[in-house]
Amino acid sequence: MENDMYKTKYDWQYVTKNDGIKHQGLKDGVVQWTRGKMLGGCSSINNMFYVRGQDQDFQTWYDEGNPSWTPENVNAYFRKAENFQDMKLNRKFDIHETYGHDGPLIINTFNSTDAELAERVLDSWEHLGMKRVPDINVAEFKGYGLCAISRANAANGSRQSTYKTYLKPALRRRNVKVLTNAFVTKILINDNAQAYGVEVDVNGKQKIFFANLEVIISTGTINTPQLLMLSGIGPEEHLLSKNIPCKVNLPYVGQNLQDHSYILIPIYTDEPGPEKSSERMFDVIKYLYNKTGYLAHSKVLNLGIFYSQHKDMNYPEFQSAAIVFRPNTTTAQTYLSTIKDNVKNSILRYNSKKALYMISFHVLHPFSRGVIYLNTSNPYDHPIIDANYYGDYRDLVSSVYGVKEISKLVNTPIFKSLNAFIPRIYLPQCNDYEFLSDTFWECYAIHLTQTLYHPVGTAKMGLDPRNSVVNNFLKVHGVKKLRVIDASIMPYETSGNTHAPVIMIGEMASDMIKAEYL
Ligand SMILES: Cc1cc2nc3c(=O)[nH]c(=O)nc-3n(C[C@H](O)[C@H](O)[C@H](O)COP(=O)(O)OP(=O)(O)OC[C@H]3O[C@@H](n4cnc5c(N)ncnc54)[C@H](O)[C@@H]3O)c2cc1C
Repeated sequence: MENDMYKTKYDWQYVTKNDGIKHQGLKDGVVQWTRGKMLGGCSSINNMFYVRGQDQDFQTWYDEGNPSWTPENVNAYFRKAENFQDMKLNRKFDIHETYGHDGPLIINTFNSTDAELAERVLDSWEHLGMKRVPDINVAEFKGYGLCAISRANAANGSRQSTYKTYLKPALRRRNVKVLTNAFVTKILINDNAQAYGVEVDVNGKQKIFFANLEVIISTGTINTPQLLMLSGIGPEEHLLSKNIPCKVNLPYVGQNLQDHSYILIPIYTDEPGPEKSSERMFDVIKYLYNKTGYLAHSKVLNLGIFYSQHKDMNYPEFQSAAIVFRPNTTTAQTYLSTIKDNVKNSILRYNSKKALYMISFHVLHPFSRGVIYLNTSNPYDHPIIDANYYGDYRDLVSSVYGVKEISKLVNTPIFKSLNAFIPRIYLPQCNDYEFLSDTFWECYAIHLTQTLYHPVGTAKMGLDPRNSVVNNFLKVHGVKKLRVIDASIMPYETSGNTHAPVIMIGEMASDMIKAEYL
């Protein structure tokens, strides 16, 4: 189960900078930015939701001066990656036609043991005016909101990471060699601003690897700008302040950081009842026998809700999901372990007797921009992550709107019949505000916002080296033979989880490389 790997050796264990003002309901005033430290990266630790995003998202990428990234091209590369295996949905013509069927990435629907609870939430959302659709990747977004059972990177109860789907099958090729326990400390750049290799710490031994054609880095939204800056590519003044000779002055390296925020709204209900340990044991046996039961799916309910404030929008502004904790579980304690103890205990105080629905809320297209910069020139020191949630006040205003919409769930017939209520939370910074008022929610968002783990944008793709880092072909501006292929190149966040778009980026980039060299 993915959460059990957080804060272990499989996690880079990044945290955001504590500014002493925001996130003060969280331990140390920081947001934990879990990132996968293993083959497959975050795809080996994530929640496996498969969401492509909307055509409009990629239209904005294209509009930034990136001619290859039209919605049509992008969709072709999604299809190239996909192997859609939900037999029931494949009978529907539009769904079958939208998804690809020959790619390496298996997409299916979780065989969830909590299906009844997911149905309950979806029915209630429908009651609030969301349209229920069979598949969020196929439905056209028009109007207030859509909700659906979600698709997953999972096949027969097992995770489909990029290691499993792309790397492992390629290992038998003679031109592929994988080194584990290898940490790249520098990209080597010569005096002609050409990348010619990388410096790597392999099990404590410093080694150099030379590139025949070019160097490609795929180290993710945090490590990619860090590595570029350590190698002398980045904002000149900042590099010099860290005693790093500037090889190429690229002011936008580390800038443009965006993330999907994560606000939890607790709702207590009389049902479901406590979990029986015999059922839990039986679930383990079920997993071993036929890959079903709770071990076969993510802890989060397999549903997605996408909605907007404005009825005429053709893409969603907000996303929501849900997780349910039965009475008296210990898993809720673990799930909320990033929250300060007094705040967490106030959220959990009825959980000994009642079920706790944690409804999550996310702003999909934030206006706020953060930045990643070096702490020191030591590659082993974590860079500083200034996430700057709500740096732009519009994100706070829209969060209050979205959270209030979600809270209406307690008044829907199903939740009412279960005596649903939002518990008063002990959050010292917000106790002076009227409970559930706009100012209360504003304060709540400021102090309890965490991450949906979707940071992007720190090596932005675009035309102009003054406000981007890589070009349409993902080549670093001003450096020869150096490409970036990961989530950091996204100019803007997409309307949903980011794993699918990252795979699409990899597919398009591989064709660009083949077109150049073959
Ligand atoms: C907890 C969590 C839950 C998520 N849930 C979902 C979800 O349900 N659905 C979804 O679509 N998305 C989800 N995401 C987001 C999604 O997984 C990521 O957006 C995506 O995997 C990012 O891919 P990437 O290649 O950019 O970076 P990464 O996956 O971070 O890959 C970077 C790789 O580079 C390695 N690396 C970094 N620096 C160095 C170095 N210096 N030397 C050597 N190697 C290095 C890292 O160890 C890692 O293996 C989640 C992410 C997390 C962390």
